[in-house]
Amino acid sequence: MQEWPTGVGRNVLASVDSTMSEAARVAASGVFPQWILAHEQTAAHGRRGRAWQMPAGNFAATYLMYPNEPPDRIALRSFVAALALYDAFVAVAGRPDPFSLKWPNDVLLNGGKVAGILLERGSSHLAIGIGVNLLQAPRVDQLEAEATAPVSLVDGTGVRVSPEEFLDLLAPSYAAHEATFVTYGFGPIRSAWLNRAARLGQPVRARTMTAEHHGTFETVDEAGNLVLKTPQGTLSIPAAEVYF
Ligand SMILES: O=C(O)CCCC[C@@H]1SC[C@@H]2NC(=O)N[C@@H]21
Repeated sequence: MQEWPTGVGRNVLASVDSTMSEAARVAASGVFPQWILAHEQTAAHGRRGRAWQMPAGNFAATYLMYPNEPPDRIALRSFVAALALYDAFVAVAGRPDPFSLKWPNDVLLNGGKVAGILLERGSSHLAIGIGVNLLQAPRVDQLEAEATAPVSLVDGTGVRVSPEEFLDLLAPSYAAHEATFVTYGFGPIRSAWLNRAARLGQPVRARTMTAEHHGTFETVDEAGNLVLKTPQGTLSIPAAEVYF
């Protein structure tokens, strides 16, 4: 197993409202990067303000960091985190083939959602929240009708791992991809992400705040946008929900 990254804190909580909220509180006084792991969250949230269900035994953590960069570059950390998660899953499962990455921020296992990523920025900090269905998939009746079906790592692979064990794989993996990003920029992160992408070259639907677009998932561009080839032309979409 890789070593825990030097200079990165490891803070394990029995219970908290949300590791995102905890990160925001800690950020006010903190100056060093750290992982905040919670065994229970009482008010977890996902993207677009949705509630995030966290059945017992699942993984919930936030990586708190202080990047001094323009907002557009900071936002690319979601791809860095996705690659780190992918590597942690492959290390746990011992094989890469059931895993893929769904734009913008999900990890799929056998086509079902096994993990989600949420980025939140403060005045000086970035919080990267990661939720993983290690043991249990959330109930589908509490999800949006069209949401990608959730799956758990145990159901999809038969592998059972504790949140702490998963964190000990994820933290070094994140540090390695972060170093690549800082040193070489988004290029290698983008290439690696595309190599693991779900539905690349295939038809997808992208729903933005104002419209739904049908087209072929061409690529992810240098700014992290979804590039969709539609009958009306090629679109570069910065934010959307994608449906297969
Ligand atoms: O797919 C999504 O919508 C993103 C889900 C992110 C959930 C994680 S769990 C740890 C952290 N704490 C939260 O309240 N949310 C994130």
